[in-house]
Amino acid sequence: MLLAGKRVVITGASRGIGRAIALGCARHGADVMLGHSGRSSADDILTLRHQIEVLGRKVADQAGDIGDPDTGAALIAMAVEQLGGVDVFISNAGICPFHAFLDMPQETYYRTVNTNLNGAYFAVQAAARQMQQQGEGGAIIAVSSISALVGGGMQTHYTPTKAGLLSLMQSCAIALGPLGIRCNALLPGTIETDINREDLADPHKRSTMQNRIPLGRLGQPEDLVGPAVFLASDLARYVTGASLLVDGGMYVNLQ
Ligand SMILES: NC(=O)C1=CN([C@@H]2O[C@H](COP(=O)(O)OP(=O)(O)OC[C@H]3O[C@@H](n4cnc5c(N)ncnc54)[C@H](O)[C@@H]3O)[C@@H](O)[C@H]2O)C=CC1
Ligand SMILES: C[C@H](O)[C@@H]1OC(=O)[C@H](O)[C@@H]1O
Repeated sequence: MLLAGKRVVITGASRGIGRAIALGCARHGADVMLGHSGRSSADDILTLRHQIEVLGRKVADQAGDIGDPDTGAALIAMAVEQLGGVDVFISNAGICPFHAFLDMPQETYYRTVNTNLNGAYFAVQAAARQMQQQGEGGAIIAVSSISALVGGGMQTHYTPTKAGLLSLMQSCAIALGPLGIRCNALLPGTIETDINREDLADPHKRSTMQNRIPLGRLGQPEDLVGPAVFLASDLARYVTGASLLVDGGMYVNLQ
């Protein structure tokens, strides 16, 4: 029970990596506030709430577009109301609408940056303000990506947001260290979720990605649970400003 007594708030909790981490945190003893877009099926959140409740943990949820700069503050306020405070904030919500660079629609670019980076910035700020008020430190984790370190021809709008999140955690580690608030980035590799279901349906693309991974398989959302719980927990009490690749070795595999 690495997170016993901790109150965790996570965005993008309805599906994929966020859902796995939310459940993993509850299994490690945390109460959990689930942020979600409100666009996925109501069943997703209801089922997850039930899974957390049967573990004996408190759970609450709130819908809101994270691209709206006020959504993060509303989520934190709801966590204070429902859970009594915030010890861990995990910025996870994100989109990656694959598109070529030369004809990138402005709408796709701005939606991606607003969702992945701008909304995350203000949510992190809201979480940090609450942790400051509580006066007991805290942990903030941003779900960045291997794409913070390497490019993607169909991801020119996406990779800068992931590099931005990594940089945000580094700067926040400095800004918030004196308050005892640790800030770290998780860098998943290629994890099978809704975000890349269509992309990985192409057998050539799928085998290209898989062949780059020394551990020999694409990642699953559950592969992120251990690293996230570690960074959220007191086991990582002297870890801040760090980034943790969770990619089966993909990044280091040049030849
Ligand atoms: N799947 C992968 O290979 C990788 C994913 N990531 C990152 O992991 C995070 C989670 O993605 P996945 O679980 O893979 O995808 P997913 O599509 O399964 O989940 C994304 C979650 O974000 C939520 N979301 C999307 N737009 C939102 C908005 N405007 N407001 C509120 N919530 C919103 C969705 O409802 C969903 O719960 C993203 O930030 C993504 O960039 C990073 C590296 C690799
Ligand atoms: C959506 C991509 O398949 C996925 O997301 C990332 O951040 C990496 O580029 C992965 O391959």
